[in-house]
Amino acid sequence: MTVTRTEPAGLPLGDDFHLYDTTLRDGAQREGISYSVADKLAVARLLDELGVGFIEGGWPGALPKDTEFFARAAEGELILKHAALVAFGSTRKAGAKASEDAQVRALLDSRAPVVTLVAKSDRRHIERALRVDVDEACAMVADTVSFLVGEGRRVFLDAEHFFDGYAFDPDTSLRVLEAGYTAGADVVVLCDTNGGQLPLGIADTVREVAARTGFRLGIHCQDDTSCAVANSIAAVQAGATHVQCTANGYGERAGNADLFAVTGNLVTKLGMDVLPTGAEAELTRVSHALAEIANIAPDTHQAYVGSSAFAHKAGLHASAIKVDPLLYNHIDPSSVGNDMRVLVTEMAGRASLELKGRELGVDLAGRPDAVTSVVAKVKELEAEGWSFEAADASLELLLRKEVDGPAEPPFTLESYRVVLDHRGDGEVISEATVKVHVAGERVIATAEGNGPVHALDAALRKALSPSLSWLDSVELADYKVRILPSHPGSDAVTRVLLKSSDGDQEWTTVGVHGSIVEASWLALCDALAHKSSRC
Ligand SMILES: CC(=O)SCCNC(=O)CCNC(=O)[C@H](O)C(C)(C)COP(=O)(O)OP(=O)(O)OC[C@H]1O[C@@H](n2cnc3c(N)ncnc32)[C@H](O)[C@@H]1OP(=O)(O)O
Ligand SMILES: CC(=O)C(=O)O
Repeated sequence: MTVTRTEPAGLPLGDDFHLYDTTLRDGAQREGISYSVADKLAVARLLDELGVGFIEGGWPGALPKDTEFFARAAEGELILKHAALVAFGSTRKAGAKASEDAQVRALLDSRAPVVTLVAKSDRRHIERALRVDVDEACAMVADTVSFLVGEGRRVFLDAEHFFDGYAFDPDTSLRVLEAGYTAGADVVVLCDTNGGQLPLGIADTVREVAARTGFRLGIHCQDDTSCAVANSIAAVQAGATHVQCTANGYGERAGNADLFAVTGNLVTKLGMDVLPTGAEAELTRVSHALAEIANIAPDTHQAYVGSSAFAHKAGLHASAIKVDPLLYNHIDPSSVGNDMRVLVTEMAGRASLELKGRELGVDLAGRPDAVTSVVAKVKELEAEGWSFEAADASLELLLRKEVDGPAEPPFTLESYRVVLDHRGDGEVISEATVKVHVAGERVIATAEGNGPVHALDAALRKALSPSLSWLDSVELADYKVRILPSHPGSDAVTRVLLKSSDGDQEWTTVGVHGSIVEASWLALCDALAHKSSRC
């Protein structure tokens, strides 16, 4: 296909590769996300700090919040150092003039230097959803692109449903691309809108379209086959030079290609400088900050940036990692701002313990017997329902006891008693009494609480506070309970994970018992023993 093309006005074309983020538009289409304008400004600042080339801010004219976002950005609330701001919208309506179409005018009014237009490129959509013929669909694209280019905007064309459309009727899909490109679109972006493609098919189509058209191609992949990242990378390897992604893969339905995985792959596997030098070390921080703004817990298993992305549980892994961490990591985790962690569980071997000891600052060098003994103890306890992988503080106490011998506990327990009082009016009150020995004295204290564990914690604090000056700073940050199914011949047990905080640090301890109160007590005692060992 040979075409004569109107060159885009105003802005240079000299950029070789576009890393394009659509978190604020397609990402916001994810169920459960609702950004405020302030959130959107914060997201754009973080993406710019990271160094992405283009930030699609939303659809001005369609969503009042997006209109306000662009207005506030243009009025100086968003100063971008790296990125160009992009307004997204659709082509003019059928039978209308682009210059008079309210949606198109809203794109201009947004004052964004770049506009991405979405256009249907599947004949079935053109005829059945737009209800126009292919000539009019192409005219809608060409008119809108040339109008915006004439107004000094750089234009990208998102060819919606391109891959499905190209498989159904390639000529129509190519005509839509041609209409946009000849009118001056800088890039035509092939969209897998329904997300049903697989990598080899994507690569074949991108290569074929590039060969048939010679146009600059982009890629936009939805994740309905769980292949959005692979599809995006395959498209880049096949010749696409513009890749659209969203932070953490947020997006409509199953989501979009994850910006952090795509960038991680482009930088570390394909050696492409798609971010400013060294910025890839910010990937983990920015991913987590963006999850915070979206109010979605980070996916701990997310490639490159998840907290488990470089966490090793298997003993065999740890034994090789001890020789060289790269033997079991596909990259150096610090290159993307992440950390390696070794988990000590029933799957641990001696090497896992040694590495964990280093992480926790417990010197196990020359203590092979201690290591063997703790490995055996961990396996035995985990078989009973304990779990140390999330309870580093309890594991550290176990390790230190083996290495240094039993530590002086902050207090000793004589007894505790908890009663639950269900009163006639339906109110339920818990009351706990503890008898402890602390600082050479026997202390008895009683307290009420809204549950047995709360009452026990309150009574213990009452008893210990006068003697342990640090106690008031320790707070319960999180409390997780899991009832573990019973095995043949044994009763069900309860596992409690307790996260404590002193304002500076957080630490997690574990307790396991048939009684939830006793399991909580064990976790609480470890939490206080850990804090005491630091004072
Ligand atoms: C693949 C993607 O994710 S693209 C992004 C999709 N994002 C969104 O839809 C979020 C924002 N959307 C909105 O706020 C609204 O849908 C609006 C303001 C755009 C349109 O609202 P309404 O005018 O009420 O129309 P409605 O949403 O019911 O239907 C969309 C209309 O746009 C038309 N349309 C769809 N795609 C295009 C296109 N590429 N070019 C021109 N018109 C289009 C449809 O044919 C339909 O026209 P009709 O009203 O004549 O039937
Ligand atoms: C443009 C877009 O979001 C899509 O085709 O999926």
